[in-house]
Amino acid sequence: MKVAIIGAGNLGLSIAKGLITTNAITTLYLTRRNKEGIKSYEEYKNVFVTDDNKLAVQQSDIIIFAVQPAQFESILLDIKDLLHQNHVLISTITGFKIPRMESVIGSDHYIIRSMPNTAISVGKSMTCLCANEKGEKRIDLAKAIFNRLGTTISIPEKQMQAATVICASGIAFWMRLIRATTQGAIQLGFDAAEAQEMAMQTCSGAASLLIQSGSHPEQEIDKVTTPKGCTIEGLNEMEHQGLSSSLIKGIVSSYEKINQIAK
Ligand SMILES: NC(=O)C1=CN([C@@H]2O[C@H](COP(=O)(O)OP(=O)(O)OC[C@H]3O[C@@H](n4cnc5c(N)ncnc54)[C@H](OP(=O)(O)O)[C@@H]3O)[C@@H](O)[C@H]2O)C=CC1
Ligand SMILES: O=C(O)[C@@H]1CCC=N1
Repeated sequence: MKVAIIGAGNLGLSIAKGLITTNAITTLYLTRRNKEGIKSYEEYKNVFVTDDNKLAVQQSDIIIFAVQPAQFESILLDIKDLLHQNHVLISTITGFKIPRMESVIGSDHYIIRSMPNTAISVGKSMTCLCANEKGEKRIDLAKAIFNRLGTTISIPEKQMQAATVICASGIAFWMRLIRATTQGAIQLGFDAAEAQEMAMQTCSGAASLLIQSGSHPEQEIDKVTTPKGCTIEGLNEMEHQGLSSSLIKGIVSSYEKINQIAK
């Protein structure tokens, strides 16, 4: 695969790390204006760093866009004439809808919208995908790429904003919960490193248990909550303080914000 990542920032570099560590690429072009900031990636075999988006597009078959939404349109205009019909264009841009991309470059391109999260750097991204009509013919290719770097699902484009909240922002929500658990563990007497290890591994175990068993969370919770025990005492106190409610409200606020951004 000859891949270009246009906009090697937080997400673009996370994708790059995933592609490099899984040996998924033949060549990988990474672009940003301040290319000195990513020079160290040239140490990897077949990875090239440049501030020239046109060069990256000309040297690649799959173009992944990971710039900020406000930067995207001018970049599309800039590279538009270099795009050929075999290029597969994968956007990660929040709120930038496929019809808007088509209005700039035309609809006769394989266009895929993806919503990964930063765990893509360690092969654990939950990535949601949708495509334009032509892009549907390359959705299996996109799935193959992102399945190497985690898990994928295809969704209608109208659900992309919601998917952004749950999966892309979602990783930050889960990390805040891990941090809060760590703080609780420190208060109970563990040192910070031990506390974080315990919080992270317990979180990972909970997710793995649900993924592998296919259970509903409450089925597994029932196995943990001894009658009159400490787990139900803690859980009920968390719910009195609004744990589920605050998570749901946060998710809805995040969704309202993303809908404003996408307008
Ligand atoms: N961060 C995340 O977890 C997620 C982000 N997204 C989406 O991905 C996109 C990128 O987000 P994020 O990585 O956080 O943003 P960053 O700001 O970290 O990265 C954007 C990068 O684009 C580069 N850039 C800007 N203009 C150009 C240009 N003309 N040519 C080439 N590169 C350019 C910037 O570098 P320089 O200024 O040096 O050019 C910067 O490194 C956004 O649209 C975001 O909504 C989606 C899912 C998750
Ligand atoms: O916070 C944001 O707006 C972007 C989209 C999802 C992750 N980061």
